[in-house]
Amino acid sequence: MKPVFIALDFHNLTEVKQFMKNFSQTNNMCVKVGMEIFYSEGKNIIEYLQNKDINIFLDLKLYDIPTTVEKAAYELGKLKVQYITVHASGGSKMINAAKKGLVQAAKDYNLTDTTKILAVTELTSFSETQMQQEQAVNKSMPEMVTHLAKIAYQNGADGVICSALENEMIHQNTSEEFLCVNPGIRLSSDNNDDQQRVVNPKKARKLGSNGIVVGRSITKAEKPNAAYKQILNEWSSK
Ligand SMILES: O=c1ccn([C@@H]2O[C@H](COP(=O)(O)O)[C@@H](O)[C@H]2O)c(=O)[nH]1
Repeated sequence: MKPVFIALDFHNLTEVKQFMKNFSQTNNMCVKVGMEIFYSEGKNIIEYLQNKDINIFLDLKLYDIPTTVEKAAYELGKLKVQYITVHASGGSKMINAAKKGLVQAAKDYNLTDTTKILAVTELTSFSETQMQQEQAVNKSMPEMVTHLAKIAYQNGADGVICSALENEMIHQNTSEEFLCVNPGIRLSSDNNDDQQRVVNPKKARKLGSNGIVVGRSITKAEKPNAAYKQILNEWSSK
C-alpha cells in the first residue's frame, strides 16, 4: 500500500512515546521525523522507531553548498532511514551531491537499500501569490513546482514533495515512477492551520499521489487512532 506518513512533530521522545500508545500495532507504520524532534533527540528518535520496525522518512530539508550537502547526506545515509529531503531549489549540483553521499554511505556500510531522496519543491504553506511576490517568480505554482521537479528528476532524486494539486503535471513531465509525496493533507472537517495548498486524502489519491504526510489532523486529534483510521480509509477508498 502507498504510505501514509504520520508527521511526528513533537518536542521530545517522551511525547512521541506517549503518542505511540494510541496504536496497538506499530510495525510497518510509516512516520516522518522532522526538524523539531530530530534537533531535540537526534539518533535516539531514529533508534526508538527502528526498534519498532517503523519506516522512517527523515525530513531535514538539506540546503547548502554541494560539498556540505554531500557530507551531510553521507551521515544521514548511515542512519538507514528510507527517505531524506533536500530543497530542489538548491539546484542540480546540490541534488547530485546528496545522491553521491547516500550512495557512498550505502557502499561503505554494505547497506542493501540506499536511502531515497525527495526534493522539496515549493512548500505547501506557500500560495501562488506569495511565491510570485516574495520569490519574484513569474510562473504559476504548477509550472514552478514542475520546473523544480524536473531538475530533481534529472539529478538523482527519487521523487518530490509537493501539493497533490501538482502531481499530474509532474508525472506528465518526469515519469509515472517519479514519486510525488504530498503534505498539506486535511480532512474536510479540519482547520488548514498554516497550510495553503490543501487537499483531502481521497482527492490526493485520485490525483496520483504516491504517499501522503499527515501531522496535526492525527497528532492533535482527540482520538488519534480514529483519525488515522479515517485517513487510511479515505486514502484507500476508490
Ligand atoms: O512543503 C512541505 C514540506 C514539508 N511539510 C511537512 O509536513 C508536515 C505537515 O504537517 P501538518 O500538521 O499535516 O500540516 C510538517 O511536518 C511539515 O514540516 C509540509 O507541510 N509542507
